[in-house]
Amino acid sequence: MEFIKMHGLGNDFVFLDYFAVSNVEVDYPELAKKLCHRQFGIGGDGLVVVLPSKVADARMRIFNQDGSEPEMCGNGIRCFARYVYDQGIVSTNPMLVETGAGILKLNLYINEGQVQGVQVDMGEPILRADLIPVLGEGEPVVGQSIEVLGQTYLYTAVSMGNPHCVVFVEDYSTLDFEHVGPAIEKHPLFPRKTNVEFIQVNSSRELTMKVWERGAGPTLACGTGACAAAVAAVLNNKTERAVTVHLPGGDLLIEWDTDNHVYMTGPGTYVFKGEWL
Ligand SMILES: N[C@@H](CCC[C@H](N)C(=O)O)C(=O)O
Repeated sequence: MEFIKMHGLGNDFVFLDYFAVSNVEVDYPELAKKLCHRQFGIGGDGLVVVLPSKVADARMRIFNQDGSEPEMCGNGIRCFARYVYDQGIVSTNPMLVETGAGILKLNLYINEGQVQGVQVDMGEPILRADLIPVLGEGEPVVGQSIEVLGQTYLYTAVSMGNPHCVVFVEDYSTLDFEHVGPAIEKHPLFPRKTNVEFIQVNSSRELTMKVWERGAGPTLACGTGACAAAVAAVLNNKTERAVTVHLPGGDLLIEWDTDNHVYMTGPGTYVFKGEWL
């Protein structure tokens, strides 16, 4: 079975093209666990499957490295757009991609035939508590308290199709990231678990983010997380509506526009291709 390895700012994925595996029954959750294993597999934060769509130009499914299937993946969908364009599976620009979070519109920035970057219309942020879902107080759930490992943190809950818990921190050196991240991920306030973003505000146009992802743990970047962080920063009156988010793997430009849609711009990068034996 042939595969491609790609990454979006170090958030890395094994890509399987449905057409390469279509004649076989595939248990994607089990396959994701095997392929994404860092020692016994190819290694990846997730498995992305390229599928045909009846309602869009192509369909993306994403599986976390623990086998769970999230609704959306921001870094994955930029890689997806580059892959389907380069393979000639989709030749329209902009293109429409069906995801678990709906149909999204993507613009490819192409120079001399090469996809240099992708802008994704990530749609409207979801702030209704029951839809995120979060059992927190208020609507939107902004600056609420969460008790974790004997400490209280203030969080803002946002869904970008998938759930995010955004926590603003003054200083990473006092944060026990490795313990607090997974404790919030599995906190009873979040019935479908959550991704967790720890955010430092650098200025009204810049954020720094460390992320603990649902089903994958610490990653070098999270596209939906960067969008959720930008929305949370506006809701908490900390930034303008257009920000650069600095992640361990690189930068994303996030704009929460006046049409209430969030736009994410960044790269999708090839690593290698191979055959799974
Ligand atoms: N890294 C992704 C998000 C992947 C899914 C996430 N772990 C979840 O379970 O919701 C991104 O770039 O958005």
